Amino acid sequence: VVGGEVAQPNSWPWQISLQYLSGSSYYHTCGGSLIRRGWVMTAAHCVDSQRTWRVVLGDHNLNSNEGKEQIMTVSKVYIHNGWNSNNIAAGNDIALLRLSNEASLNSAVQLAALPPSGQILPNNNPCYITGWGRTQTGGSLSNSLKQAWLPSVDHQTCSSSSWWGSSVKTTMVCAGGGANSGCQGDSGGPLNCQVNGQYYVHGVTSFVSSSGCNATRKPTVFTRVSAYISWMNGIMG
Ligand SMILES: CC(C)C[C@H](NC(=O)C(F)(F)F)C(=O)N[C@@H](C)C(=O)Nc1ccc(C(F)(F)F)cc1
Repeated sequence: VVGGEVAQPNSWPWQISLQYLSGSSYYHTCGGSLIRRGWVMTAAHCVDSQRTWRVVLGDHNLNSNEGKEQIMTVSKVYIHNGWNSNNIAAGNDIALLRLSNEASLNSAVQLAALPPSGQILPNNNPCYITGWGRTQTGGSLSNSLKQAWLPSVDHQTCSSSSWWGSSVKTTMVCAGGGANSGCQGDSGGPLNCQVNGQYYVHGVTSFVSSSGCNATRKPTVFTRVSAYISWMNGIMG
């Protein structure tokens, strides 16, 4: 996350850290959202390689044990059939992870609220992006979870020629476009949007400009969660 601030610990209790095993250590690679006690929603581009994954729930500082973490292994990865790793602009950048055990819900670990199927946010809806991703273009990951104010940008604006043009589809949500943005390592994490006083996860962090995370008129682009509710229900049952 570029800009914004360190979040209050566990104030986004559905946020997870997706980590992969390399040698004898695990490394943060993406974010995700806990959507059922045994299921995590993330980005397809995070898990389209063969690795040993684990999910950390209830985390704040990645490098210290604060006692609220729950570490889960992943028993199965479900990547959307429409995902094409050679064409991120086609969208469908969404995947579900089946956890080996069910999470215990408490003040630090809660389920995300998902929007109703098909719901489209108005322009400039209040939203926050959260994640442990780079804090500057080309910078390092954040040790602590960050949040940044990132209001939604409607499709008409986001797909206009001086913005993202045709790279943005209606199955995506745009947010930001100014000094604040997502950045590498935030992928798969939530765009948390306030609707009628409650936060819902409306986006799965998908891509930013290759010329810089917070490039002007290149808002962070998210998979639109409300376009994939029936796909997810079909898999989770
Ligand atoms: C690994 C990538 C598929 C996704 C990666 N995502 C992120 O960094 C994050 F965290 F914002 F989600 C990204 O945007 N990386 C930058 C460096 C990138 O490649 N951006 C990008 C590439 C192609 C297009 C498109 F669609 F226009 F072809 C748009 C953005």
